[in-house]
Amino acid sequence: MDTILVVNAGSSSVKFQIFLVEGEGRLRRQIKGQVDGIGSRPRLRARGVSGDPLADRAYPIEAIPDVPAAMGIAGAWLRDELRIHPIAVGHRVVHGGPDFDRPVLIDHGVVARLDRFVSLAPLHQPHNLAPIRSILAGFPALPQVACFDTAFHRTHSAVADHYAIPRQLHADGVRRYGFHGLSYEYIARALPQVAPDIAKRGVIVAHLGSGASMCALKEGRSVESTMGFTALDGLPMGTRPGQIDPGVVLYLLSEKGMSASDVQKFLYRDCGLKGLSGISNDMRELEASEDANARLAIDYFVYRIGLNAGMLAAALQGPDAFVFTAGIGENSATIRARVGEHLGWLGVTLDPAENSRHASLISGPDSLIPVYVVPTDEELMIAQHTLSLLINRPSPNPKQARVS
Ligand SMILES: Nc1ncnc2c1ncn2[C@@H]1O[C@H](COP(=O)(O)OP(=O)(O)O)[C@@H](O)[C@H]1O
Ligand SMILES: CC(=O)OP(=O)(O)O
Ligand SMILES: [Mg+2]
Repeated sequence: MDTILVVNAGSSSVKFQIFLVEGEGRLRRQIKGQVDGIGSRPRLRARGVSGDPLADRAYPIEAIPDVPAAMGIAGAWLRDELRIHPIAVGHRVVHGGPDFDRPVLIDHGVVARLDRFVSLAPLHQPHNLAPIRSILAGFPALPQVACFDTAFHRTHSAVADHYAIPRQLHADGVRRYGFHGLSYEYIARALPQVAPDIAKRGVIVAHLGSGASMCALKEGRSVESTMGFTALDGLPMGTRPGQIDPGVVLYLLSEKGMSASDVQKFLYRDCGLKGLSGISNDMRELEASEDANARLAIDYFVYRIGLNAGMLAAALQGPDAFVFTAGIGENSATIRARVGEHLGWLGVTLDPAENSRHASLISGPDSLIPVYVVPTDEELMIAQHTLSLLINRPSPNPKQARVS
């Protein structure tokens, strides 16, 4: 039985899935699992496709102090108890820089190149690379594929890709990359089935999760994104501020006595919904709270989605559809309803009943453009990319095989 392991490693969790490779390159999801609470209350949980529980185990904090340890526990469970020996591993890697415009087979050289982007994605990149390195060390012959959040946006025009700074910095890699590309790529591929009429037209997609961004799609390709050089820009997020005047950063450095690393930690971990509410980075907690600052954080979130929709609407010269996705976009009817009000100027109306039941089409019959909820599937994208690289990779050099 051929299987592919997909790994999406975050700062405090490692999510993994197992896909069965069926005939003609078809994939069937078998297992979804995660190790979370790394460094606090580690726990391995996994379920089969029908939701049947396969594992739920708590570990002492010292047993899983970091991401490689979590990967080790998950790997041992898959290998030793389920007897799963994947034929390849696909990874989500948040930053691919200017050169990686598609998924790539990993070797030590690729890891060294991706290591250069750690400071551009400090919340993600080190954790993405950690399991890659531990698998390279433990299973050097096992093919691994890196799939990038940035790659889908490499189709942007020069004006969308630049900042107004001296062009040498663009050549040095200071560009508006955009992120959540695996999610947008999945949505672009799903739209012909969900909404064939608009799939090739101008679509604004709002990926609203812990990290949040929006993307303008035209003919299924990304033409603009709210995120830029790093995943700090654009919409406010769980713990990141989104768009902020760079003057604030200068002020923190010069007037508040903060160091560059203090500011980095502040911008990635202490701002956004958490910083503004002073309560939580979790939208569910904010929605349940009566606190005025929780309301302010939610008001700011939906207001900024509305403003950014205006920007992307201009990039598309008028959108033909709007799509919600990711944790908040898929699950919060309240946030969708409030964003819908901010899109009133585009002629958007929502059908309250369809919105409450998280239907696929949630716009009202009189809405000028349709509004959809499309659950994203970054892991399926990764599994598909991994399989196609595996199928198309050059056969190993027989001379090298003999030497090694
Ligand atoms: N039913 C819900 N109502 C409101 N927010 C929700 C709901 N379910 C999940 N969320 C929010 O979704 C966010 C996480 O989204 P997700 O896409 O899973 O993020 P990530 O993959 O980046 O960790 C959290 O803010 C969480 O509170
Ligand atoms: C790029 C990014 O913000 O990712 P996430 O939403 O997983 O934090
Ligand atoms: Mg995510």
